[in-house]
Amino acid sequence: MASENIIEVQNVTINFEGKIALSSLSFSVKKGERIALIGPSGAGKTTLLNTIATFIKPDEGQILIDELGSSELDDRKKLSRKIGMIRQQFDLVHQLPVVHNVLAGKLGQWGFFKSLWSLIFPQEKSLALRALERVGLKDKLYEKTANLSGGEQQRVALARLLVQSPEIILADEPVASLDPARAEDVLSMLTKLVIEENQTLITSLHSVEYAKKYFTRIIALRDGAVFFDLPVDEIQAENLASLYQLKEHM
Ligand SMILES: Nc1ncnc2c1ncn2[C@@H]1O[C@H](COP(=O)(O)OP(=O)(O)OP(=O)(O)O)[C@@H](O)[C@H]1O
Repeated sequence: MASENIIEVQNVTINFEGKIALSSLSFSVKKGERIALIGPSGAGKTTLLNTIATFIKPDEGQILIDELGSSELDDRKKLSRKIGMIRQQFDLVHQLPVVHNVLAGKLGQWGFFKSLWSLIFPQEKSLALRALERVGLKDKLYEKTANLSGGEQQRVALARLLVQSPEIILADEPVASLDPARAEDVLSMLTKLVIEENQTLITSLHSVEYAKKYFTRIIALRDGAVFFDLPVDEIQAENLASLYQLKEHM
């Protein structure tokens, strides 16, 4: 019987030059869950997201995506359909018009020549336009990306994800560089799109308030291990106090 878990993290350990970043970490994720990863600085949130994205190979343990191991996800096209990533700095090419950045979502799935050609003559422009419409930026198709505000740039990154249309979205502190109003705007849009597309979302966040408001489950990491893993409506003030307090006393 096929597993109903879209992600399985099984006893994953990561060492950086002898220092343990993730320590025999295990949890599973069901399709459609929206998970906020919280925890003190250095707890391992970014390392975990990069490991799920297959950028880092575990020293021990394994991660299965839809029952596929890392060797089966070596195929760039397959991986691009499964996982999309969004970061704090958005990874946009600022000198290019918005349309190119949005269509970059397809690069993993297009062949080499189509990708190259698209840099000169954007291919499947209507795809980019539809995605920009959904994030409220349809007038910005040919605008130079550098001219957009931080919040608008993050919405371009969301449009790029819509074009990529992966099953899983990993977001590493996607609102850390935005003011509170823009952060809420981006998070509510991200979670709305994820729900509409029936995707699975894992986001690292520093704000517990946003974690509770926009996510279904919170996984708290401390020193590379799961400190608690609870549905948002079961989180108590003591859980949070001990998560951050313990770190301070170390
Ligand atoms: N490339 C690397 N080389 C060496 N050590 C690293 C590397 N990347 C991360 N680490 C270490 O691994 C641990 C986990 O780091 P990570 O960036 O995953 O934490 P984090 O929870 O994302 O922190 P923050 O909230 O500050 O972004 C830290 O002790 C960090 O110093």
